[in-house]
Amino acid sequence: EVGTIAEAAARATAVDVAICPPFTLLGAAVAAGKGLPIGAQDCHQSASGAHTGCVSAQMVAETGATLVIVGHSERRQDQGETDGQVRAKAAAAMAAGLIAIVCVGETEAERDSGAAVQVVEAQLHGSIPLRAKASQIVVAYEPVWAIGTGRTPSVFEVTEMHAAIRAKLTGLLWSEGEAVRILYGGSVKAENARELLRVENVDGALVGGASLTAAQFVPIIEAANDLAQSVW
Ligand SMILES: O=C[C@H](O)COP(=O)(O)O
Repeated sequence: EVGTIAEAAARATAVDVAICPPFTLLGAAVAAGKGLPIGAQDCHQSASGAHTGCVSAQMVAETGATLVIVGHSERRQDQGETDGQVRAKAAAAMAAGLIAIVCVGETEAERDSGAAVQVVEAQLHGSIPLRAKASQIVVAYEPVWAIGTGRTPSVFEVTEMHAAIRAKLTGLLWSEGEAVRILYGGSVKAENARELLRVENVDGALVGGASLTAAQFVPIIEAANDLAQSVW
């Protein structure tokens, strides 16, 4: 699958494509990708030390990977990761020369209570390393209730949230914040990719289930490429 996706990515010259497999597949994905950027799904927050079973950012980099996802909601929930830990992981990634994809997103209860924007702003405040450059971090907005559920926020909700994220990033990182890529994630499929990617301040997608097969993922790459070409 990685080889097929890499070929599609090479044809899609207007967009950047990466694959983030589990740790055990990083080396194989780097080899099969033939230049396709590969990322990990987590790293430890410490550069070194005795942390049996954990993988440092440097170890990720040594596989040939160039990115790492940090603060995915499943890690925040399952491992109890805090904003402070996520920020430390992002900083460790940056120090190892990796691009950190920092995930944020509200739960369904938080959205229902009207607190979604405040929750995400607080996550950004705690999770983004200060002095990060736009070339070092990417932010992924992933509403927890949209992950793997087939449900997505409305265009209005995505527009509102991504504008708030842009404003917060600009407040935290000044001009760098204007250039940080903001991805939308949560039940992105070929059928809804165009609508979501057209939203202002949506600079790309973090795709989960639909990235598992080339048959589902390649049409999303092509949709993003068509849109990017029509914009430029
Ligand atoms: O990391 C990926 C996200 O959690 C989105 O997953 P999904 O596209 O299966 O909803």
